Amino acid sequence: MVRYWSIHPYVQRLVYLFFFKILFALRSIHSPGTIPLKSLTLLTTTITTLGYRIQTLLYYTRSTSGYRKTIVALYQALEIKNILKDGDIPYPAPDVPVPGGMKVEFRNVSFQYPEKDTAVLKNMSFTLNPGQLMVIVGENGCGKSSTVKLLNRLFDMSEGAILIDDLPIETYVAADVRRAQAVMSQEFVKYPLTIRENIGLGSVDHVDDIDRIHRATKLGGAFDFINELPLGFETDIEARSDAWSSMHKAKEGGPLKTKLKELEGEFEISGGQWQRLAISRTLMRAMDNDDIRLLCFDEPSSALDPKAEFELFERLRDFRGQKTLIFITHRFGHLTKFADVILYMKNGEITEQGTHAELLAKGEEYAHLYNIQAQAFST
Ligand SMILES: Nc1ncnc2c1ncn2[C@@H]1O[C@H](COP(=O)(O)OP(=O)(O)OP(=O)(O)O)[C@@H](O)[C@H]1O
Repeated sequence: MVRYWSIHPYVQRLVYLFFFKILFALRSIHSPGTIPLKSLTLLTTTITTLGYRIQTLLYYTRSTSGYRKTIVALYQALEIKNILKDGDIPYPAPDVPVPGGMKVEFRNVSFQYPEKDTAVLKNMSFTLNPGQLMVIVGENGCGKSSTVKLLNRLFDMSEGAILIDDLPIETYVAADVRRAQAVMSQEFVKYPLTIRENIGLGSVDHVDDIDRIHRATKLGGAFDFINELPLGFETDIEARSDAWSSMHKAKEGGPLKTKLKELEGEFEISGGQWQRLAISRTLMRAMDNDDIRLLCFDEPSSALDPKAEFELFERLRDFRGQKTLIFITHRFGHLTKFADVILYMKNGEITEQGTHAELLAKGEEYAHLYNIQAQAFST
């Protein structure tokens, strides 16, 4: 993609200044009288053109080496050996109820990241029955996402046991366990494609199934704002930069320029709207899919307004009973009130565990934080 004009104007100025300095140095060696004006103009043009060409060449050399590095990294990634324990039992077992949720049990699980020397999860134990809703709460860095990463088989625990449907997680084929989960992590990917494709990729087999995409976005709360965009579901996420690169020289009033203007039409996707797209993508995978037995959402509503959050959780709760649900959130109330199990975590440990009513009755940190949030609304 031709993007040389996107070089920072400051760098351009430096390059031009450098060549003009050479020109003026030449002028000071030869008095104007010895170099005719015509020759001087020609020399100026030649030098600036040369500067431009060198700048372009430098840019291409740099970007080509950048592309090369990316491709090499891609191939190196393919060579990475799997160091996770992989089992040979297919998941789910043929006799489990369909649809049905995954049963999850942590028994004294501790975990430290490979390159770290301290445990981020310590002695965690809990049971989540099929189709139940669990909410994990706790301050930043207490280990909520790490807990889910162990379930997603991104890492192996260091101590203890994680059981899925009563068997150790590592005895199952890891790919099967992952295939049985739909996960929305905090760092979701923004593909430089259309909105339709960004959602459709949640379920590659259905990427062109517009009816399913519409239903996923309705469930994820994205349908209305997408429809209000000039190009709706066909809005290209990175249209502006790509269109500008290829069509900036197009004839004014011609079809290319008209298309460019259309693509350049004002659309901004806010953080909350992106979050709705990511939720919709996850639901695209989970919806109408009995193979998905566990749904994990890591702070799905952090950028949503309270009304959108309330409505989203209301819709997502419908999956209860059909799939096991795990939510990580910093906001209490909308979800925790309905949770079968709440884990309150602190410094990698579960310090409180139970239902909303049970934890309120205990009157410890969960109750304290809930009351702070509730008070903020009531006052
Ligand atoms: N890939 C990683 N490698 C090493 N350490 C990590 C990695 N991911 C997280 N950690 C560390 O593990 C600890 C727990 O992180 P985790 O993301 O699980 O917390 P969290 O409760 O989800 O936090 P937050 O609420 O901010 O999302 C933190 O100290 C974090 O720095």
